[in-house]
Amino acid sequence: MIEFRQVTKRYDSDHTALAQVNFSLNRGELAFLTGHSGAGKSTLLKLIMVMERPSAGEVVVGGQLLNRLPRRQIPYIRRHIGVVFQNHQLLFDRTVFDNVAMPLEVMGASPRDIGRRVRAALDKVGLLNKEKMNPMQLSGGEQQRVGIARAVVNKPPVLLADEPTGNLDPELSADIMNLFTRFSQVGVTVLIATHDIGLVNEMDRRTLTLDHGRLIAGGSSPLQGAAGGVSGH
Ligand SMILES: Nc1ncnc2c1ncn2[C@@H]1O[C@H](COP(=O)(O)OP(=O)(O)OP(=O)(O)O)[C@@H](O)[C@H]1O
Repeated sequence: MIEFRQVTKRYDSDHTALAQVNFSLNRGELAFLTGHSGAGKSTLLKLIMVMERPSAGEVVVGGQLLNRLPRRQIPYIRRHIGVVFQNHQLLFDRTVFDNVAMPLEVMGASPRDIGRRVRAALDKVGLLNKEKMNPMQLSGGEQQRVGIARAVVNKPPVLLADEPTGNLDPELSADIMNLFTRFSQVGVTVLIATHDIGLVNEMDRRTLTLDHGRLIAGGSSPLQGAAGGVSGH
């Protein structure tokens, strides 16, 4: 579902944010992405979202090579990728329902469809009874769950999360992780960038570890069948 082949990203000539990264994640796989600050985690997620393009190598999502994807097709690809952020980026002048409905409105879905799908998403995260509330009235954990409902409302095959439990206590973090696990069980490919090593250890899942832009653990090379040690084509 997600494949990186020898991916290098340079923001400027003397600074390499990602170096020859190889890995692939299957449909329904849940994996963590860890590494020190500045290791390249956000850069890797941005390449999947086509917010950045690789300097070398290939990024493939859902069988589609993203490198030379025409600009006009980027919104179409993004619809297939749900994203959850640490600060959940909710709008506080709209209800919970309207926040979750946003991606469907952008796609031009009918009001009836929007109602059905927003309620299905809120039900999945256990917030069906809070649809009329303002996100400001909710706890931090509930706000994060609204962000997750919005990320999955159009049933994307890929779900990316950038520090989704950053502000939450361990119990709430475990709730959020259970949600991600359930999405992966129904076939969603989930990649979670986090600094929270305690959480990663507790979950005991595949973990991609970046160190100064190099993938030092958890990777696999579709070309070589082994991690690391690959020097160019
Ligand atoms: N737009 C940009 N222009 C120039 N350099 C950048 C840009 N974005 C990131 N970088 C650099 O690329 C490297 C990797 O950054 P990135 O944000 O991917 O790391 P990270 O692992 O997500 O860090 P953090 O955990 O602190 O968010 C860093 O050295 C960073 O300064």
